Amino acid sequence: MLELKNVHKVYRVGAFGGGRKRAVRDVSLTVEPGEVVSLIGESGSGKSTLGKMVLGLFRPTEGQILFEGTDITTIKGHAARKEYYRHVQGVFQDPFSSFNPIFKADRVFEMIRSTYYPGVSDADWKDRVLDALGTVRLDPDNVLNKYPHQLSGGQLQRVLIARALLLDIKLLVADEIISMLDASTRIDVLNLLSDLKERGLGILFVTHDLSLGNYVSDKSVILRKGAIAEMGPTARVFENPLHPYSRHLLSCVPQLHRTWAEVDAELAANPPEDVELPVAPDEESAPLVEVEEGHFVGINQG
Ligand SMILES: Nc1ncnc2c1ncn2[C@@H]1O[C@H](COP(=O)(O)OP(=O)(O)OP(=O)(O)O)[C@@H](O)[C@H]1O
Repeated sequence: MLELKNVHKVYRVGAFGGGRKRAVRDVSLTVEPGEVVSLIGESGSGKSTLGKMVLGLFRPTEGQILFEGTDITTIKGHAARKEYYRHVQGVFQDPFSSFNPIFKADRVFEMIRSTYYPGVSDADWKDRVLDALGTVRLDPDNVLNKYPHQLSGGQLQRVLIARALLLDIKLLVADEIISMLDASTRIDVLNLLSDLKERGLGILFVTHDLSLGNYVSDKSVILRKGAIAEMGPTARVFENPLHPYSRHLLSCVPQLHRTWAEVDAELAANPPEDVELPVAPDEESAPLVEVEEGHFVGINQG
């Protein structure tokens, strides 16, 4: 459904745009219907840039982003873009910033109606909204007619997902959507993503949190300095991380019931085996080697 082919992004930076910042290097990946793919990386690794390019907010400097076979960078004109957003929607970290505080939160549903379904009757539209709210497990009495400040971050995040569901959505880009939620709400939103996956939605789940990536995704893509360090079925990447960077990240994850000292001692006693990775030919390319079926490791890049 979604295919990124050798995507690069170089930002112009500096006072006169004379500088260059390479944010994404040679990224190729796919997201299939009903598949959750996590883009995992530290701050600055390029994950949000990738999410924004999939949402058409930035153009790749090089490479292709294909959605159902069409390169989205070739989509021109209001009608074609509108059609794209009927199928591909994003939800972001800070739900409060997605709402205008002076309007009731559910106004976002009306905006979908006026843009995409102007002919739908009031009664039919109400049924659709109630259905979408039911899917995201929100009680309509608790959210309809409420201002954003009267709702919690978790409720607002679910309103935004319900809004996406009113469209014929096939791919959801979820960028750090639960970073700002408390622990119990996080679980609700994560379980909601799993329901959406069951309905056949593809989800690109952008996170800096390895444990979240492990919890939600079928496939994990570990990004380092804009390039893929490791990618594969989540179980394989987490059970058998092969890139030194993935190993390092995994060794940094706090583990319940174990102290840092215990983890350090264990690592010292059983240091991960060194894997010899060939070196990439230049700093722009970021080739991958397939080490087992569907499990790719990035050639050492800078
Ligand atoms: N609009 C922009 N103009 C110039 N440089 C940018 C822009 N957006 C991001 N960058 C730079 O590109 C790199 C990747 O940024 P990006 O936001 O994609 O990373 P990230 O992994 O999502 O990090 P974070 O989790 O902190 O948002 C960073 O070095 C960042 O400073």
